[in-house]
Amino acid sequence: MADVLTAEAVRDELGGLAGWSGDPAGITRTVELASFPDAIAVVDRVAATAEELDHHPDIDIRWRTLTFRCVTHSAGGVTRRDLELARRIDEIVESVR
Ligand SMILES: C[C@H](O)[C@H](O)[C@H]1CNC2=NC(N)=NC(=O)C2=N1
Repeated sequence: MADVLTAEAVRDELGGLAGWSGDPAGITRTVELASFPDAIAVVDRVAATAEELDHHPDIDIRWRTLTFRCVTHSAGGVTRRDLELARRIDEIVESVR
């Protein structure tokens, strides 16, 4: 679970994660919500999910545009935990949009 994925594995997984890009150093997705409150609602739900998973994304907030970056800091790269977190972030974004 804590193993850093190879570049090839990350590339393969990104094929199934629309909007995400990156490499074994980290995967990112930028999303624009309809409003600042909607963006903060997404951040709030992602925060709850991150606590549940005990795995936390880096989040950049610029008005209603959010950039999520998922990397397992303790492992020094992208692991399966980051892919799971990315999928959960996608579900949350879709639920608020
Ligand atoms: C003790 C606890 O499990 C760790 O500090 C967790 C918390 N959330 C984390 N999130 C991420 N993205 N990387 C980590 O290495 C990490 N470590």
